[in-house]
Amino acid sequence: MAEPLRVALLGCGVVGTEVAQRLTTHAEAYAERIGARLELTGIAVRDTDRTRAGIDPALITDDAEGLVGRADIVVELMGGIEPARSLILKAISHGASVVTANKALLAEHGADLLAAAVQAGVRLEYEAAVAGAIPIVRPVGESLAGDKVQRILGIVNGTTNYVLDKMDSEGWEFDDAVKKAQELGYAEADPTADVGGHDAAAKAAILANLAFHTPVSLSDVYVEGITAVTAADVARAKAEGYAVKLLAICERLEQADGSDGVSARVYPALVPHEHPLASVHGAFNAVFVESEAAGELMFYGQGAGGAPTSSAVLGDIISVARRRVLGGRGQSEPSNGALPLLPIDQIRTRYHITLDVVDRPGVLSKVTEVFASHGVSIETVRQKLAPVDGAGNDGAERAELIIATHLGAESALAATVKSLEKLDVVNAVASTLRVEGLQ
Ligand SMILES: NC(=O)C1=CN([C@@H]2O[C@H](COP(=O)(O)OP(=O)(O)OC[C@H]3O[C@@H](n4cnc5c(N)ncnc54)[C@H](O)[C@@H]3O)[C@@H](O)[C@H]2O)C=CC1
Ligand SMILES: N[C@@H](CC=O)C(=O)O
Ligand code: NA
Repeated sequence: MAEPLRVALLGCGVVGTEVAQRLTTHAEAYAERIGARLELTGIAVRDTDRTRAGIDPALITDDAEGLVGRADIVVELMGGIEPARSLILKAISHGASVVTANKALLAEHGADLLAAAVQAGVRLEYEAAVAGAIPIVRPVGESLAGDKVQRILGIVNGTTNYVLDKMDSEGWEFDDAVKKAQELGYAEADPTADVGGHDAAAKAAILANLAFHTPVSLSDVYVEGITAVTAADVARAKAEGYAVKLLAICERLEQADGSDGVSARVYPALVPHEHPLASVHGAFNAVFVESEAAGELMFYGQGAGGAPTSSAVLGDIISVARRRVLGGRGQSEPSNGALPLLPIDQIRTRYHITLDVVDRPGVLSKVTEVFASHGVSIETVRQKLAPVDGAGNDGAERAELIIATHLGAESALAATVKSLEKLDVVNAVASTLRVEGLQ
C-alpha cells in the first residue's frame, strides 16, 4: 500500500457532509480500490460553532488556506466564485489535485483553472458539476472524444425540473415548489440561480466546451429561466401533448458559408410527451446526446441532492487518488478549438404562441398575415372560445388562439411576436414557448 493521501475538504453543506461521511464509512474499501488510504485532514467551513451530525468536530476549521497548503487532494464544495477560485489555484500551485462540483466557477473561470492544472501537471475533475450523479462530463469529454457531437438536449437543473413537474402533475404553486426544492437540498444557496436558468447555463457552457472542443463560457450562453412560466402554460402544454422543461441546448449548426458554429442556450421549452425527456420527473436530470457515429444516447439519473452528488465527487476523488498512486500525466490541454459561437437569433426553432384575441370575423386572417409578412410558416392554429384570463369573462368577445409554427429562424419568430403584440385585434400575447425535441 502506498503512502496515505491527505484530503482537504472545503465546505460541509448538503454535498460536503455526504462526502465527508462516506470518506469515513467506506475508508477501507476506498483504500483497496486506490492502493493508498485517504486521510481526511480537515473540513473548512464558515461557521465553526455549528454541530454537524456524523462529522468529527476535530476536523472542522475556518482555516481553508492552511488546509489547502497541506493537502494532496483538495475537494472544493463551498460554491461561489471567491474564495473558491483562489483556493483552487493555491491547491494547484502546491501540486495538489482538485475535485470540485462548482459549475458557476467552472463556467466563468474553467479555462484558467484547467490551464493552471496543465501547467502544474495535476488533475482538476468536476463530474459533479453537471447533472449531479449522472456520469456525463467524462462520457462527453472522453468517451465521445472520437465522435462528432451534433446536439445535446439536457434537463440539467433538478430544482426547476422539480418545480415544473410539481406544477404539472400536482398543480402546485410555483413558490411552494421552489421552497420545497430548497428544503430537499436541490437548490443553490441563492435559488434565483436555478429558476433564472443561470445554473443550467453554467452546465451548458461546460458541456459545450467538452462536446465541441471550443471555449464556451457562461456569458456565451443565451439564458431564459422559468420565472415567466405560469400554471396556465403548463396546463395548456399538457392538453396539447407536451411537457414544459427547462432545457440546456448545445448545438453544432451549419452557417451560411457551410462551416460549423456552436449555439449554447437555456430556455423553458415544450417537449412532446413521446420524447424521452418528457418522462423525466422530480429532481431527476437527463441528457440526450446526438452524435455522428454513436447516434442517440440518453444519460439519466439524480441531478441534485447531497447523496447523489457525493457519488460523482467520490468517483473523482478515487480517480485522482489512483492517478497519484500510479503516476502519469496530469490534466490534458483544455479546449483549444475555435468554432464560432452563434447568437440566439441565428438558431432555428419552432414557437407555440398563445394569443388572447378579439373574437370577431377577420381576426384570424389579420393574425396569419403577420406570420406571412415575416416569412414564418404556420403548422396549426387552434381556437378556443373559453376566456383567456379565467376571471369571470364570459368568453363572448375574446378567444384564445394557439398557433404552432414550423421550424423557422429565431430572428423571424421573435419579430413575429413583436408585431403580434402591436396588432389591434390582439389583447395580449399570453405566452410564447419554443418547441424542442421534434424530429
Ligand atoms: N446541492 C446540490 O444538489 C448540488 C450542489 N452542487 C455544487 O456543490 C457545491 C456545494 O453545494 P451545497 O453543498 O449544496 O452548498 P451548501 O451551501 O449546502 O454548503 C456550502 C458549504 O461551504 C461552506 N462555505 C461557503 N463559503 C465558505 C467560505 N468562504 N469559507 C469556508 N467555508 C465556506 C459553508 O459553510 C457550507 O459548509 C456548490 O458549488 C454547488 O453548486 C453541485 C451539484 C449538486
Ligand atoms: N441547484 C442544482 C444542484 C445541482 O447541480 C440543481 O437544482 O440542479
Ligand atoms: Na455528473
